[in-house]
Amino acid sequence: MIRLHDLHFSYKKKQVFNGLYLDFSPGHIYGLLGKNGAGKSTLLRIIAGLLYPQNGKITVDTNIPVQRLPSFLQDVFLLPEEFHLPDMPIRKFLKHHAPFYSRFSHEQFEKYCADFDVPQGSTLQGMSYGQKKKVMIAFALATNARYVLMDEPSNGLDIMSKSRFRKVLAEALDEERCMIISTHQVKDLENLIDRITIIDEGKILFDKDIEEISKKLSFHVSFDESETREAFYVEPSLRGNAMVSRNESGEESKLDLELLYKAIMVNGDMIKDVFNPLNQLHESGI
Ligand SMILES: Nc1ncnc2c1ncn2[C@@H]1O[C@H](COP(=O)(O)OP(=O)(O)OP(=O)(O)O)[C@@H](O)[C@H]1O
Repeated sequence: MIRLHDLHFSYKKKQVFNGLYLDFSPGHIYGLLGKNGAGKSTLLRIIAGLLYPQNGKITVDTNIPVQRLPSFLQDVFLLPEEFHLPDMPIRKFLKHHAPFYSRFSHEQFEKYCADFDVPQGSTLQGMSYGQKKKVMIAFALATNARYVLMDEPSNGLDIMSKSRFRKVLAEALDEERCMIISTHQVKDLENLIDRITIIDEGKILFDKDIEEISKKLSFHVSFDESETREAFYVEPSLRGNAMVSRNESGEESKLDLELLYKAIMVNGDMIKDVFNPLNQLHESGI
């Protein structure tokens, strides 16, 4: 488990986290969301041990990231948004980098590359940004690192590759692994993540399981004025008003991540109330 306890972090003049508490558990794919500059990349770099928090505690299982022990490094893989790959054939790249990961699987790497239509004999030099990204996603998963952190992984992927990306990640998840994906492309995470974590102004704004969200909130389109008035967030569309509201009927609707994100940014406190256990007891008359 990744555990952040009262984390404080500032760049020279810029404070990013001021007492952040957050856990990431194995067996889940987390969607890490937040506005530009909220600190998503910074958080991933802190977890990977590349940035040092000024205060607070962070543990990844029994490891402390800043120590960057070999046992830690082979279990945490960070795929940054921007990366540089050396000009060499994939085969040579694997020869140099795979040995750092004791559970690296060449079979899995080949399979993921095939899923992404990346020819095995290719050289990195002649590849487009999107093709390089696919090689890095394949590499990240083939390391079998327990914690895979990805910063905007779907940027640069074409439409077909984005759906393969979701498929490949879902297949690669098991109860031992934890994946954290930071992105603005929330549509790319649909049907993939099972928990959504939103950071804002150095704190956790929202952190809930998709299953719980689907039970408590309703996502639907309607022209009904009274429904619109009750909704937490409304967006006009040709088919009616797309809205997020309290799930009164108990029937689960298809979660719209983009709408949910906007609703939380606009009306976060009211939405948080829906998840407050005290309110639920009150509503059920207890
Ligand atoms: N090397 C740095 N030196 C100083 N300030 C930095 C540095 N890197 C980031 N920051 C600042 O820290 C804050 C958090 O940046 P970060 O890149 O973590 O945000 P982000 O949520 O990933 O943003 P985006 O969605 O735009 O990628 C921002 O205000 C940014 O300006």
